[in-house]
Amino acid sequence: MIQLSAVTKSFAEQQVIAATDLTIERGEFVSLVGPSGCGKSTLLRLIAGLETATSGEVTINQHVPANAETAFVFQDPTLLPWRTTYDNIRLPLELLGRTGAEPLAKIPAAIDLVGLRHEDARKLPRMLSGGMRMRVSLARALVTDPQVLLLDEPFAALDDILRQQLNEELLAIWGQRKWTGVFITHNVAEAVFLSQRVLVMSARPGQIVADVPIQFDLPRGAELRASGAFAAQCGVVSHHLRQGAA
Ligand SMILES: Nc1ncnc2c1ncn2[C@@H]1O[C@H](COP(=O)(O)OP(=O)(O)OP(=O)(O)O)[C@@H](O)[C@H]1O
Repeated sequence: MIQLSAVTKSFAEQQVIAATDLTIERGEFVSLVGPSGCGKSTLLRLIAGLETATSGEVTINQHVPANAETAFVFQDPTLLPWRTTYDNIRLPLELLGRTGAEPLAKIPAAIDLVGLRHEDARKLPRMLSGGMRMRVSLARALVTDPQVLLLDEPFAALDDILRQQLNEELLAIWGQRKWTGVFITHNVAEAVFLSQRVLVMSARPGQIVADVPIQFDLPRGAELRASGAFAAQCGVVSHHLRQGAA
């Protein structure tokens, strides 16, 4: 469980996050939407333990966030250009000192999970398409079996059809692995499609101004996206976004 209690964050004189309380249950998938610069990435970095709160407390399962239990996926896949797919995915295991046969066996499993082929394992990042690089980035995040997966606009640079496909695949992976997911996006439809809850942040200093439950069954696919109920949910989130930005 992720818990934020009265968390604020300032950089120098500028307050970025206003007092925020938030609970995300274990195994929940929530998205965070809000105007540009409202502090979404800062909130994610606080949950990852990459930033410290100016006041208040962030905990994961009642203790301070630790590296081994959270994994991050960014918009830029940030792969090491001289390492193959396999070696990029192996990197977090190396950093955690998990280089025995058992942890290394998780690499082919992660390659399968994200829909890459085994011949892609020997390729360098420059030999892969943008979508494939993002799959490698996702496999690298999942190979350590994190409890919490933090995703900062991972699919924003991809074309819409590929983004929809990856959304469906991500949701299927979450269905199997059930990590706790926090996903930042500017795309309301993507947030509604993926999440069990959409959290809407106000303009800076950011604060959560709406917490919208999304109750569509799994699996979710093209039919859901085309439905009136889906459009109505997107309308609700957009309404809160407009109010929060004002
Ligand atoms: N390390 C830092 N030092 C100083 N200011 C920072 C730092 N990190 C973020 N900020 C400032 O905090 C504010 C919020 O940034 P943040 O990246 O969290 O917003 P965001 O909602 O994720 O934005 P976007 O949607 O545009 O990606 C911005 O004004 C940014 O300049």
